[in-house]
Amino acid sequence: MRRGWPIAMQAPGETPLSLLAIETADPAGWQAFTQNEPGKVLISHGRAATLKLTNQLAAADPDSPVVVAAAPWLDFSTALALADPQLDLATPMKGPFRTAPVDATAAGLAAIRLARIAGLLPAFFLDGIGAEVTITPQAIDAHQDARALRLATRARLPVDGAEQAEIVAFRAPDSSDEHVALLIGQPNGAPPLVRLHSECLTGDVLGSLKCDCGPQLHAAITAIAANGWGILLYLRQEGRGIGLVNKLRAYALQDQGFDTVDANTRLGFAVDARDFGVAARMLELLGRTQVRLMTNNPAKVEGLEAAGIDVIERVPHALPPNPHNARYLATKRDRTGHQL
Ligand SMILES: Nc1nc2c(ncn2[C@@H]2O[C@H](COP(=O)(O)OP(=O)(O)OP(=O)(O)O)[C@@H](O)[C@H]2O)c(=O)[nH]1
Ligand SMILES: [Zn+2]
Repeated sequence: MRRGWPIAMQAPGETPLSLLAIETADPAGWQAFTQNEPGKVLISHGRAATLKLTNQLAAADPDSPVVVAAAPWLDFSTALALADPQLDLATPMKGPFRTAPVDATAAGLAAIRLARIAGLLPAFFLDGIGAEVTITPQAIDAHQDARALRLATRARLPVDGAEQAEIVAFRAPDSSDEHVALLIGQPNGAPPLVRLHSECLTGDVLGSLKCDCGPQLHAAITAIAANGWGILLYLRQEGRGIGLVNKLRAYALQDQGFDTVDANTRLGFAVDARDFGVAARMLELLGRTQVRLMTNNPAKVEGLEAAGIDVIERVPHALPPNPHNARYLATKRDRTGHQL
């Protein structure tokens, strides 16, 4: 998909979908795929709702991906506009478009999921030729299965705020994500104070003021050290799981006035695409299944508990706002249930 090659997706009991990711297609690849016929497009339900294309979907599964029917005016650049919300405000969409829920629902959902894993916009040209690889939803499940994570190596790592620390790295055979845990202080018999930190290149490394990640990261290390011992998990789930490029696309939409929730939806993603099973598996491999969790996000508590970790206490972890992140923090409080 990243190379602009077509793929087939097949779920049990469904006809296969042949797909060409719109973001990485070029006009020549698109023409080869559609054989110069006007093509159909597959987009996520959230993206279709943003484009006001869901009113034709009667009693459809509310999450089912949506097929935009072939039409002479559905050319390459129009398909790109269906995929990419960046131009929604600037260029009114040509149409009209006919839409229907995709017949192969499981394959359609798997395709949207695969686009997210690949860090691409979740939108495809549909029903063309040339796919040489068939992928199944089961293969994606296996790729994402947190049980495949293994402890890879560990080393002493004194850090600013916690000189007595050890870093432990984890990875799974199929994935390039290398998650790490920072073990701070000495176990003292009590359950560890734990922080789940999701990667934020802009906040953690560049000091972005748009979010609270950088200060939360450093305050977590200091708080765990002050507690005597605990664990910081640094999870490679950038942008709440949509990847860096898509997060920056969400930032561009925020520059147009949309908040963090609506920006994700306009792009066609879930508001939070993270899998906290990864964190649970890391804690399990570290032998720590009872924790005190530093978070304001009830979904993190639920996600860990659903994956078998006993969260005996939620410890609030809020930092003072700045003029650039005040709206972001208010959105977390008002729209995603953060206890701030
Ligand atoms: N998609 C998207 N991701 C964002 C945005 N702002 C920050 N992030 C990502 O959100 C994640 C940070 O979330 P966390 O620090 O775990 O915060 P949280 O889920 O709000 O919960 P707590 O901080 O534990 O209360 C990082 O992966 C950031 O890259 C945004 O506007 N859009
Ligand atoms: Zn951040």
